[in-house]
Amino acid sequence: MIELSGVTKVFNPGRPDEVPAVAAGDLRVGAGEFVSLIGPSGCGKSTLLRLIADLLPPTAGTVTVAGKPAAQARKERRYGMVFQKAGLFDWRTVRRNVELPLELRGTGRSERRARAQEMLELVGLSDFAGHYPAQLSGGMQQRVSIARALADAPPLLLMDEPFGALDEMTRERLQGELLRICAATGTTVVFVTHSIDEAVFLSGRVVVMSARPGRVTEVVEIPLGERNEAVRQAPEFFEAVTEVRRALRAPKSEEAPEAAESPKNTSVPAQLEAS
Ligand SMILES: Nc1ncnc2c1ncn2[C@@H]1O[C@H](COP(=O)(O)OP(=O)(O)OP(=O)(O)O)[C@@H](O)[C@H]1O
Repeated sequence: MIELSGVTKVFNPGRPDEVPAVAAGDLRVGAGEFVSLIGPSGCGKSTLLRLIADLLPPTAGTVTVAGKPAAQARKERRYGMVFQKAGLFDWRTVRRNVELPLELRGTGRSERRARAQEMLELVGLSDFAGHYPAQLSGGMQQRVSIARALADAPPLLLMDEPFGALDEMTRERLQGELLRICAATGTTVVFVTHSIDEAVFLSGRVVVMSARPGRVTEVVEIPLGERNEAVRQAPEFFEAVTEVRRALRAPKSEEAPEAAESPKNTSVPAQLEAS
């Protein structure tokens, strides 16, 4: 679904304020995967997501999405994006916010209505279709934002700390809802987060990045199977959290050889392969 090849990003190259933000190298995410990006603040997680979304051009390397150059994938709306702030249009009702990507695509009114209704049911907000964003809580607004991102059925969802501003209970509920929605729609997800627990609960693989310029230092496989609330209390969940924490603190390449032989992880300094 996503293929990054030799990708780097340098902001303001050749200037005194030059920032080498990302040296991600090669990265592959398969269709239907849920992959999280985690790493220290400023390591380039958002930049990497924006490179995939073609919101930024890479300094070197290539990005393909669904087998097409990222720019073409963007034109064809092959992905939806969700940010930390819901970013809804205050003057549009919930329904019309969700309809927006379909309007941009030129979809007819009745089809738009039906699709928006379907998406709002998926996120549990069908009773709020006629409300305005200001009449909703932060968690509800974020669910509208997810419904909007999914409205024209993109095969890929790019999410940048979408639950970062929410309280813990709402966050956990939305995590469960997101997994349910993705399972129902077969959507591939790349998810940026600061939370190890969140990354572990949601993901099949957690991509751990080093401090700037952000490199993929390790990819931790999360062998938790089907997720439900009980998983959060399972010993395997805590083991995986510990594994990701260790990877963040001490990338494998810097460890003693015997410690680097754990079968749980794939140490991939510059390459992330699809499972
Ligand atoms: N438009 C820009 N111009 C110049 N530098 C930038 C720009 N955008 C990001 N950067 C720099 O690139 C680096 C990576 O930023 P990015 O936002 O991708 O990190 P992040 O890992 O998402 O951070 P955080 O976890 O704090 O959100 C930072 O040093 C940032 O200052």
